Amino acid sequence: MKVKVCGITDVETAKRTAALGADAIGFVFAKSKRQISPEAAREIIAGLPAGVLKVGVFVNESRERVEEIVRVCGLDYAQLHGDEDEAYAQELQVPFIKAFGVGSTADVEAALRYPADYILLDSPKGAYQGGNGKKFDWSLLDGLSGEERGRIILAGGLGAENVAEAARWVQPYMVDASSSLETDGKKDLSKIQTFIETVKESHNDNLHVSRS
Ligand SMILES: O=C(O)c1ccccc1N[C@@H]1O[C@H](COP(=O)(O)O)[C@@H](O)[C@H]1O
Repeated sequence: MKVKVCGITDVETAKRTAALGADAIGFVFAKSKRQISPEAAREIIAGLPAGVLKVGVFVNESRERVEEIVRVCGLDYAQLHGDEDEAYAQELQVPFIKAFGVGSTADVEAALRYPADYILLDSPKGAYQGGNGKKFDWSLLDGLSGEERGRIILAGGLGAENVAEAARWVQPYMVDASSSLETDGKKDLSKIQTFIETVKESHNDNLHVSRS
């Protein structure tokens, strides 16, 4: 299972997070306490290994601006975390992940129908559009096929204390965390390390279970 660490704002934390085994690193271009400028993100991304996916988080941004920032920064995916509709998605010229707040099975069905490379399932909007540190009811995902799970990036209130259970329950393509990996509003490398190790260990445990 892959792991994404979101809301990185400095070179050192980005490089250490990549070295710790993160498969994807997220940069928030939307209005947020974790917001970063395209110029700063570009500098960080230039120093990251090619194998790490670089993801830009946007909320209701114009298509032209998303495409420009993806190109200028060298991002692999745009993460659309607002109310972007299917018409918006169909015109977008870059690979993208679409985020959905999940409060019902109808939300899950709508997410699965959406024409995105991956769908990111998060808790319903709280005080902020994303990065609220709240989990949603994973039982709403019971009954999905393996193929559907393979398109899911699970987010929302994930941390070292619950990610192994989340991985077992949902079996998504990737898990994503931001708030739980911070101390006093800043990314905390020891929390990032524990989170990544827990994801990788839980994946190995699940493989053993499914083979026995
Ligand atoms: O992290 C933010 O500040 C943010 C702002 C606007 C949209 C999305 C944002 N982050 C994404 O929110 C989810 C859940 O994060 P958390 O672990 O519950 O804090 C995650 O996908 C972040 O990429």
